[in-house]
Amino acid sequence: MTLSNSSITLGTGGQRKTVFKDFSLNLEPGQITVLLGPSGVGKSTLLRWIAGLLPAATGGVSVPSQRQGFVFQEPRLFPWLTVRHNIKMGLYGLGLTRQQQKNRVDEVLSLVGLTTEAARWPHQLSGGQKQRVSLARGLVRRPDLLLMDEPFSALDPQTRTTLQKSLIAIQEETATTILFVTHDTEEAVRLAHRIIMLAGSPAAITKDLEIHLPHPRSGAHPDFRKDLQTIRAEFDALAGYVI
Ligand SMILES: Nc1ncnc2c1ncn2[C@@H]1O[C@H](COP(=O)(O)OP(=O)(O)OP(=O)(O)O)[C@@H](O)[C@H]1O
Repeated sequence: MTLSNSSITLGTGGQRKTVFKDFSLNLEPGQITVLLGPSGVGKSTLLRWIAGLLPAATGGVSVPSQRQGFVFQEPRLFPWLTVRHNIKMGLYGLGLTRQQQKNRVDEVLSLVGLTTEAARWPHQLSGGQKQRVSLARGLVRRPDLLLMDEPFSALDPQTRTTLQKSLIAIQEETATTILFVTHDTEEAVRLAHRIIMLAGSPAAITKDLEIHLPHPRSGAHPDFRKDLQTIRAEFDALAGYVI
């Protein structure tokens, strides 16, 4: 899946900033690709551009049409809808019958481990459960591409680790193509089949690394520590790269 743009410029007047120029990214289907880069390099902008969420004035060449899902840092659930109905919102516009919709929602409820919470309201859920609902809403469309923008960064470390494990299991079962943004090098090495590092202004790919460790990955394994060290060294070298 090739994504490329001519130029993406944000802001107006003296505040204008060209975040990407002649940028191209080729994603391997069925893999988790992690985007790592210093704060402000343009990771969220890239995801929003791919999802068609940027105003037309920012430029960019349109992305080939795909069915996409988006998982944000915050769960963004509708408080007046149950878990089941929040997830069902992800099916909007697909033209499925009621029975097909029910089957799809049941399927993803099971994938994210929330079958028994289907009738609950968002305020009755923990932070991790809310983010599982958000993940289910992204998955229910059976997206060609699932975009995830630091989806676990607001969670406590234990919940975060649990959700990382769930995501790996779900990705292995569904073979979903995922583009995942994180600041966390350990999270990147835990999840990624491939890590892409961005730096500069306009942003460019400075490193493109495959991680060959089998899933599930143990943080205690020497090969994991070795890959993490490499990624950390690369990432530290980028610190302060973006002004
Ligand atoms: N409306 C705007 N006008 C001008 N510049 C903007 C505007 N919005 C964002 N920017 C700039 O665009 C760049 C990219 O922002 P973006 O949020 O995509 O970065 P990021 O890599 O996701 O950062 P972080 O990791 O901190 O979330 C930043 O340098 C930011 O200052």
